Amino acid sequence: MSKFVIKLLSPAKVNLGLWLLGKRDDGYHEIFTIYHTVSLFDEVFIKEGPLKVETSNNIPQEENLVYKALRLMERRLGKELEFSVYIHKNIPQGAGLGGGSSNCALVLKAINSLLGEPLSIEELKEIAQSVSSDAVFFLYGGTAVGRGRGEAVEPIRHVDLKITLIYPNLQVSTRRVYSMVSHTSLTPNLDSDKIIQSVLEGRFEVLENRLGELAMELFPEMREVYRFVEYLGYRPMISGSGSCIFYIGEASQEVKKGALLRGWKLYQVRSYDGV
Ligand SMILES: C[C@](O)(CO)[C@H](O)COP(=O)(O)OP(=O)(O)OC[C@H]1O[C@@H](n2ccc(N)nc2=O)[C@H](O)[C@@H]1O
Ligand SMILES: Nc1ncnc2c1ncn2[C@@H]1O[C@H](COP(=O)(O)OP(=O)(O)OP(=O)(O)O)[C@@H](O)[C@H]1O
Repeated sequence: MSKFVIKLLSPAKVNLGLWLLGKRDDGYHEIFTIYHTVSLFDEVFIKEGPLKVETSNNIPQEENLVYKALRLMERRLGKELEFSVYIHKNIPQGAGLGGGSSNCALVLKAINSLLGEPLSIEELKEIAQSVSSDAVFFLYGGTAVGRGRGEAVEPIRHVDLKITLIYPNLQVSTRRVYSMVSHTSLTPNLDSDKIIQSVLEGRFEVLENRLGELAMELFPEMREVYRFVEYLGYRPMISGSGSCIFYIGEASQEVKKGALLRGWKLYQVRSYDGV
């Protein structure tokens, strides 16, 4: 194999709504969400070499979801992988934007194709879902319904949106926010078809994120962002377990100035259809 370096873009996601349907026996929560990739990317470089995964923000290799996935891939293939991966991180961590899960799915797909696709999509999904609940969605990208603990993914027609993300520099632990879920946060009889229909018709007022609301109880600065966006006339939404707040629309000068003044990071992104 000749020396090569390939560069890939690893997109972030937002959740267009997230509902908690119940607590599962395995300790996870049954959720309904609409995943949506956006044009904020980590840059992933893959080259021939000893198996290693390094990132621009020095995530310990053993903790890196990409490394965990590649070790599982080695086990499944019954051979060592000879690829070195470097990830330049642009997606903020602990933001509810799925950066690690995105990296994991992208590298799994890329290395599988470099090896001539020895693993089927089903096998890739099995590896992805054992690494994180969000990773399966990123094997598809675009717009998709997520059920189960998020690993049961069903792509739907892609919607094309302009989205403004505001990150208040808070790293939120997904596990910690989920640990706050009580029966009052559950929506057991959700009309998911109605929600999907509304989103496909561009009607977003039905969207809510019960998990994000719990995160806002933990982190008052998330509520400050939420209220700031609301005050300026937009409809704030929380992505995943937070801390990122987003809204559908572009950032006015007021939003840009306000975010800058408060030290929040603002990203103007568009929908990304995953190809
Ligand atoms: C919040 C979301 O990001 C929305 O897309 C996902 O639901 C969470 O996906 P994720 O970050 O990939 O989560 P994982 O890494 O699989 O799980 C982290 C922790 O979150 C909790 N967790 C996660 C997913 C889920 N449906 N129920 C849970 O209770 C579990 O305690 C788990 O140990
Ligand atoms: N490749 C990676 N990129 C970013 N974080 C990673 C990666 N691998 C492991 N992690 C660990 O996972 C933690 C959360 O990762 P990430 O930022 O992807 O989740 P998130 O932004 O909270 O997304 P979500 O809540 O939607 O899953 C990080 O704090 C980091 O310790």
